[in-house]
Formats: sequence, structure tokens, C-alpha cells
Amino acid sequence: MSNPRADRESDRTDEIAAEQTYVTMLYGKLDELRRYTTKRLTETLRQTGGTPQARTERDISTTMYTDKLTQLSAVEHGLCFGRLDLDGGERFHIGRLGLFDEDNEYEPLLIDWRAPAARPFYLATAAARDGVLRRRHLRTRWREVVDFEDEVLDLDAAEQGSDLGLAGEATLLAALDARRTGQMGDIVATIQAEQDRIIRAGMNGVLVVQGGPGTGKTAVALHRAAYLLYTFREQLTKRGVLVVGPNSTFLSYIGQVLPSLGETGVLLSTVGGLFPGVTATAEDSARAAEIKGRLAMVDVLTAAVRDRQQAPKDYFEIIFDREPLRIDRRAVTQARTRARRSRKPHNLARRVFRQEMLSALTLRVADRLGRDLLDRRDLDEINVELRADAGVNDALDQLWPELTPQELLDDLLSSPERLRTASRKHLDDDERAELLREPGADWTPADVALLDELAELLGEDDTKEREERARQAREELAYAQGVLHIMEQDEEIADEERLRVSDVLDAELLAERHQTRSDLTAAERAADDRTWTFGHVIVDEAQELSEMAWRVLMRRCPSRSMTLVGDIAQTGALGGAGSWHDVLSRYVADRWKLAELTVNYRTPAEIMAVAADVLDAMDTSLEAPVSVRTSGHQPWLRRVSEADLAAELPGVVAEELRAVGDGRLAVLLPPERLRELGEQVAEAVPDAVIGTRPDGLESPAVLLTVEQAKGLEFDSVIVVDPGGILGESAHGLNDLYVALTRATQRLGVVHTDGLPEVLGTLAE
Ligand SMILES: Nc1ncnc2c1ncn2[C@@H]1O[C@H](COP(=O)(O)OP(=O)(O)OP(=O)(O)O)[C@@H](O)[C@H]1O
Repeated sequence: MSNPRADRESDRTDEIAAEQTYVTMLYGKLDELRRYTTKRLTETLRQTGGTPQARTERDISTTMYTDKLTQLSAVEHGLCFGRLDLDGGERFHIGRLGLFDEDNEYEPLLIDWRAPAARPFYLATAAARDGVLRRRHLRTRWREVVDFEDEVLDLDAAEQGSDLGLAGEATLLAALDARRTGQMGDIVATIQAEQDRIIRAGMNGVLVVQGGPGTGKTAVALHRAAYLLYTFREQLTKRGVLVVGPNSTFLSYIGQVLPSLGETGVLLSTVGGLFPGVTATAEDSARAAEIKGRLAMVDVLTAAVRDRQQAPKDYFEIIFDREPLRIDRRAVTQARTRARRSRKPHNLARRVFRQEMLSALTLRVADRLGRDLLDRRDLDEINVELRADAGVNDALDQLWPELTPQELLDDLLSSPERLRTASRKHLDDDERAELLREPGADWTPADVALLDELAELLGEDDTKEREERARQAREELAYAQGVLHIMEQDEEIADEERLRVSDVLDAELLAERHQTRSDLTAAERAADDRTWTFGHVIVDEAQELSEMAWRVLMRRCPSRSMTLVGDIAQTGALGGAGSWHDVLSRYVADRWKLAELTVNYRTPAEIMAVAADVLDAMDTSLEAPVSVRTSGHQPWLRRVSEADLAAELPGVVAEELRAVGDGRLAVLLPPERLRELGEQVAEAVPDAVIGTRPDGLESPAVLLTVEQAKGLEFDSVIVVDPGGILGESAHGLNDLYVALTRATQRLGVVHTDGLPEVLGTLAE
């Protein structure tokens, strides 16, 4: 008698075996491609000499083969993760890159997840099948197929499906339930339809992706970068893609996603990292950051620059040609007005100022000598002498100095006098006091936006740099000629018949070899160039950016091809966004599109029920995203007296660490408490570290402020002193909402005095 269950098992085993054969063939193809690419790269690297064109071609090939190899090694895990069975009996396997059969008219063996043909894998539903009969999710471990999940797209099945219309539900839930590693993973195998529509949206214009916590905004933003690079490769490889995140911890959390998708040509940065040569290592108070982020700072900085364009009260004298030469207010203000009217930035307008002043001083000297006796040539000579005179130059430098953004901002923020003059109309005494700092103090992220603004206001007179670069190039060429000459002499002595060095290597090429920058990617070049403009800019946690930070980003993206992802309900920064309209109207009026994500893939329903009350208290019109799953763990609540908190918290943390097993735990505290308690917990619990350390996210337990935890997730979270988090800033409710929604499995709340009302459900 046949046993239906055993039959099903054996069918399944056969199917897995068939898939294994196919997947093994794909890996064979991948290995072959790797060998071929390595060989071509080695051959290219071995070549030398040739025409400039041949060298350029070689450079291009080297970059191409290197990129290809990087891509081929990135797709090793989960190379093939899906299959589509279509109406006509056709079948496609879907994977991390496209593979073709060269022996069979380049028939596709594996379809890149970004190719149009792969789209139904993410979008097809029983109600809108798009020719798809069955969608198969393959689960693999290394190169082995371990299981699969089939979805037959017929309407009966649709009726039994989940309300959220999830694709590959079992595979998705398995991915969501997995332990977190401290590094974000990619989601290519389980992208959901609402996410796919955003990932593949057109590249032009500004797209805002608004979504609650855990809706996959970060994941979508990164997959969109990979999609755009695939689809608009040529355009974007030249200009590069910039992905902006809120802090360096977040950047290291997401750092592996794009490389795992085979994409390396993306610059990941904070706004604070966008000014070459400046590293923002200091921190502002929340209030100082808010003040520095205000749009009014443009006027303050403009005034600060004007303040450096000085005129004497009446006059002053310098010695020229052994006689006093008077520089009076009228001549200076006239030259200053002309220079300002040129509308050039300060350092470029300086040339106009100097020319005007030198002309005025020439006439003054001519008067001294008797102007009637002098002709044009005499006047020119005087002008040249004045220009070369150290005393004259010193005087002109004082009146209109050449300035760097760093010098000017440092002077401004460390001088009560200068700051008062520049900000008289815009800041009050308290606000100015908040900004004052020691001269030479380290830069903060908010300073960087000011430096960038100043770089625009000051401009850069790069005449000298250009001359210097030309001089260096000439020197390198001369050096290379010299080297070749010496080598040739040696060779002539050694062997007259041998091929001469100059036959294979010319001086220009040798000089070029000294220049190491030619093979940099667009992203690498962009990182060193403040004026670089990107092909596309993606901003994560975009709600946190200040007005001044937006100006930095808009400058980097004049085409306004941007994807901005965030959640207005999670705004924590005092100067952050209250609405997307407020942020964008200044730059693109109402020409931006909004896409929304509504399903929460991170936070289980038990935790979301608690967080939803906080959202409701913030704004009753906001809707919490719907959780895709429950975890089976009810959030817990612990009351500890204020006096016992320091003594008891390490025990609470240790107990939760045991409960979470090999998962990761975050302890979130108000900033004041973190300083107080952090060290104590870290000392008492060996597995716990304070979060800003580089290994923070990798360790079993990490202590963070809410701001530091923004965008991150953990298997378990303990929120300490919710009342303190609420009271910390005007955005206390937003911060508490962020804190509560970081966990994928478990949540605990430790409070000291009365439990805040918004967390009432926890006590029930
Ligand atoms: N389609 C998906 N398949 C598998 N995992 C997913 C999917 N979408 C999202 N996730 C997972 O859900 C978690 C939350 O995603 P993500 O961090 O991108 O959300 P977010 O909207 O940026 O959250 P927040 O606003 O709280 O920072 C991540 O672990 C992500 O990998």
C-alpha cells in the first residue's frame, strides 16, 4: 500500500536533488568565470608600454576585471535563491547575478535579481500572476541546497494566504527570526512587493520613502542603490552614488550590504564626513547642534566673512620706498565695494580688491613723484613695485585676508566679539554662549555643515595649486627622462644588442606610473573632493538632518536625483524634520514623490502594541506599521528604586543576556545615565561594552543612548529609565518610540520612579 506522506517526502527529496544538480552547475559556471577573469586581469597587469590610448584602455580593463572579480566573489553565498515556473512551461532561476550559457546562444542560466525578467519573483500574486504558475524559494547553506518553499499562485491559495500579501512567507519568517549578528544582511531573496516598487522606482527626481520602524527603509535604500547601479551603470559609475547615514556606528552596521550584492562603487558617509581633511571627533550639545543647524547660520557666516573685509577707521600709514604711504578709509571702502560687487566668493574677490587698491596706491605714489611727469609705463612699474612690496602686501592681507573655512570658523566660534558682530541679528546671548568654544577645539558633525557653507562663501583661489600641479608634472617628466637616460647608459655598457628601455617605456609613462590616482573609483575620488557631485544620493534617517546639513547634500546633488528614507515619527534631533514638505519645498517645491512602507518586519506584535501607544501619544493621526509576526515573548517591566539602580542594573543585564542565549542585547539609556551607569554595567558584566567602541555592535551586550541606537536592531532590548528618555528633549516621545522598536524578539523596561503613563499597557 502506498503511503502518501512517505511519497511526498520522497518527491521532496527528488526535487532537492534536482535543484542541487542545477545549483552545482551554476557554481561550476561561477568558478569558470572567476578563473577566466583572474587570467585576463593577470595578463593585463603584465602588459607595459604602448601608446597613451593603449594605456588608457589597459587601465579601463584592469578596473573592469578587478570589479568583476570582486562581484564574483561577493555572490558566493546564496548565489541562486529562487525559481519562477511560467505558464508556458518555461522556468527561470533567480540569483545574485546573471549567468549565461555561451555554448547555447547565451541562454540565461541565472537571472540577476535586478533584471526586468526577475520582477515577477517579487511582484506576482495569485490575483495578478503575470504569467507565473509557481514561485520557489530555495534555501541554501554554502553550496548545498537544504530546502525549498513553493508558492502556487492560484486564487484558492491566495484565500488561505496572509492578509499582508507576503511572498515566500516561510522563507521570510525564517530570515526575520534569525539571530542578529551586529551587521545588517541583504534581503534579495525575500524582498516584498511594496519594497520592490520602491527599489525599482525611476532614478529622476526626489523620492521620499516614509515608513515606521522596521519597515525595511534602510534595506530598501541599499537595494535601491544596487538596482540603480545595475540599471544605470554607465551614468552612475562615472559620478558615483553617495549613501548618507546618521553616524559611524550605523555606517559600520550597514557596511556589508552593498558589497554582498557585488557593489563597491558607493561612498558611505555621514554628513560630518563630507569635508575632505576634516574629521568630526567632538560632539555638540543637542542645543548647540540645533543652533548650528539653523538656516539663519547662512546669514551669520555671510556676516562673519564680511566682517573680515576691513576698512580703517580713518587712515593708516605704511612705509613704501622709504617714505610714508597713506592708506585711507575712502580708498579701501571703494575697493571693497567693487570687490563685493564682483559677487565672487571672498578669496576670489580678493584679487579684485587687491587690484583696486594697487591702482589707488599707484596713483598716490605717482602724486608724490609728480604725476604729470610720468607716463603709462612708469605707472605700470610703480604698480609692479607695490605688488612686490612686503609692507604693502601685509597691509592688504590685513584688510582682506585670504581665509580657509577652518580658520574662519575657528576664529568665529572662539571669539565672543566676532561671534556677536556676525550674529547680532540672528542669535541671542544665551545662544551665542552655547556656541562658544576654545580656539583649536576639535570639530563636531554640525561644524562640518558650517565649514562646507564657508567653503562656498570663501571660494578657493586655486591658481597657485594649479601652477604647483603643472610644475610637479613637469618635474616628474624631467625626472623620468633622467631615469631613462641613466638606465639606457647602463644598458649600452652591458649589452649593445639588447632591447632598449626606451623601446618599451617612455618618460611620460614612467611619470604616469608615479601618479597613483588614475585607477581610483568615482566613490574614492569623490571622498577626496568637496566639490564632487554625485549621480544619485541616498539619505537614511533623513528626518534627522538640519537645514544646514540639507544644504550640504543638495550641493552634492545638483541633479536632485535622490532617495530620502526616514520616519517623521522618529525625529530625535531638535533641528530635525517636522514634515517632508518643510524640508523639501525650498529645494524642489512640490516636485517630489512620496512612497510609504507599512509592514514592520523587525518588531514583533507584542512589542509593537507597547510602542503604538507612544506613537498615539505623539500624534493620533500617525499609524503604527503592522508587524508581520509575533515572537511569543511578552515585554517585561521591572521597577527598581533610584538608590538601587546602579547596584541592580548589572544583574538585570546579566539575566537578560542569559535569556537571549547567543543573541545580541542592547541596553538603552538617557545620555546622562549612560555616563553614570555605563561603566558600572560594563565593569560588572564582562560581555557588555559601551557602544561607541568599534567592537560595540559585535559584542553580546552593548550600552547605548537612543540616538546612537537609531537605525540599529538587536535580538533583545532593555530600555532603562523611560521617564528620563521622555524628559531628555522636546522629542522625548519620538526617542522612546525609537528605543522600544529596536528589538526583534524581546523587550524589557527598567524604571525607577513612576512609570510614564504612555507605557501603561506594560503594567497590565
Ligand atoms: N523583505 C525583507 N526580507 C527579509 N528581511 C527584511 C525584509 N524587509 C526588512 N527586513 C528586515 O527587517 C529589519 C528592519 O529593516 P530596516 O532596518 O531596513 O528597517 P527601517 O525601516 O530602516 O527601520 P528603522 O526606521 O527602525 O531604522 C532588518 O533586519 C531587515 O533586514
